[in-house]
Amino acid sequence: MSEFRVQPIQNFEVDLEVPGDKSMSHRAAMIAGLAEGESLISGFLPSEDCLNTLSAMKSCGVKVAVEEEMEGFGPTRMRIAGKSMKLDAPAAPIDCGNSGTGMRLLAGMLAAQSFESELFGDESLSSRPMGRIIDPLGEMGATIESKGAKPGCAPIRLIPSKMKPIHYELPMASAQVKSAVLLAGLFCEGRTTVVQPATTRDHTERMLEAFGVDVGSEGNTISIKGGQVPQAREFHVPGDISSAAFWLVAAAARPGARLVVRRVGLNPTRTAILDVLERMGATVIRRPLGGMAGEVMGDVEVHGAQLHGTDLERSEIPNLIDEIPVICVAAALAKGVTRIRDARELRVKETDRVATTVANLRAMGGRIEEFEDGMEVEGGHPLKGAEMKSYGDHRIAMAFAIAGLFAEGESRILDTACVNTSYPCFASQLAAVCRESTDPADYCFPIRRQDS
Ligand SMILES: O=C(O)C1=C[C@@H](OP(=O)(O)O)[C@@H](O)[C@H](O)C1
Ligand SMILES: C=C(OP(=O)(O)O)C(=O)O
Repeated sequence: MSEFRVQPIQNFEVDLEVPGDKSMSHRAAMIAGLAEGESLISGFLPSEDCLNTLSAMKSCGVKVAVEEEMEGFGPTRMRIAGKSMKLDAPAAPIDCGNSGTGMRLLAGMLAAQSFESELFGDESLSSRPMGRIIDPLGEMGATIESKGAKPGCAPIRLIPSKMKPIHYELPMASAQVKSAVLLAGLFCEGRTTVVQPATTRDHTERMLEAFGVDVGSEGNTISIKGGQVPQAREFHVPGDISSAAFWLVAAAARPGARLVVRRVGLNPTRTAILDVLERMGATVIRRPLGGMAGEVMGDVEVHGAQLHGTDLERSEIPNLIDEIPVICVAAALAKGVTRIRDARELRVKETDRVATTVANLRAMGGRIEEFEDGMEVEGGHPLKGAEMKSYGDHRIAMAFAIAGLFAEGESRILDTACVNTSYPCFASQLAAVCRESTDPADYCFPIRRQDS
């Protein structure tokens, strides 16, 4: 079983790029697969989650010609021949692996088809709530059966039904639920409207627009008229800011450290981590490189400092939800208290991330109090190296590898294969950080052209 062994480091002077954005890669595979014509997708994230979504689209008849791949992982650049909204029936149940995004967005797309399909996932995904998409899709007329051992959980069977548009007020701030309803709405006659209680990542809206679909967006109300066919195009996926977050914290919390992350996504619904680290005392310089296909990409430079605690704003939570485990690491290294509340969504991720973050931070000697909807970290207590479980959760594995860089003595994080769900090549970049390498070449991930 793979594990990370991390020793404390003294210097951090790193210039790197992270692999493509996970949220955008799922959507690029789906929207290009639905489009009319051939799309060229580059910067695609070849992580297990996104590769499962790509396979799901292939099993619905979408043809993919790979042009480049990340060695040892999978495609980064490919041509996707869209099906003009006419998907084929998959021959077998679709494996969504560990991915909530994959399952929920595919469910939205597949609920509206004239064929039956089934979605399943691993143990973690089979215990995550699917009622949140079964309910609105059911209101639209879909027939979805949960076949899970746990009520309302995967596997889910989608039975062909005539669907109609709805006006839906999301009960929770979830981009996955919003996207599932919007994608289903694309197949309905009439206008589907979703109202979100807070702004969540808006990649679905931006990407549909980039593919020529008219999406109505006014504040937190988003609507889509069914029957529109996305038009193929080129789309470059920028680096994933949620992956960059691990290095952002590694730099921000170390006085004298310097980090440059190149070509990372800077969509404003994803950059709350930068605001938080800045508020905690780090210097964060954003250098936007301009927009492409509705998204924003840029370089980010961070200079580390002695951090101090902060309160996360309620409205910030959806825009940094996946970064909270590593923000807790920053909080433990900061002076004073960091309060993170209104974050009960953490409890229904790959693990209950309130519980797993609290368990690991305490194992390292950190002070953290658990609440039903979040946590409070009292920083400034030295972290000690410890043996910790990943609990099979990629974000927990990576967050505590970063904590290990600041601890006294060696830290071991067990069962780390899960990092491949979102961050192939994390292990090799971590190894370069542990060697205190300042050579950008040591942080590159090898990309190979398919024909060479
Ligand atoms: O739409 C997306 O791509 C995602 C939305 C978030 O989940 P929720 O929609 O459950 O908040 C996030 O945690 C997940 O990693 C990716
Ligand atoms: C919660 C996550 O992903 P998903 O919901 O797609 O499994 C994540 O990547 O942290």
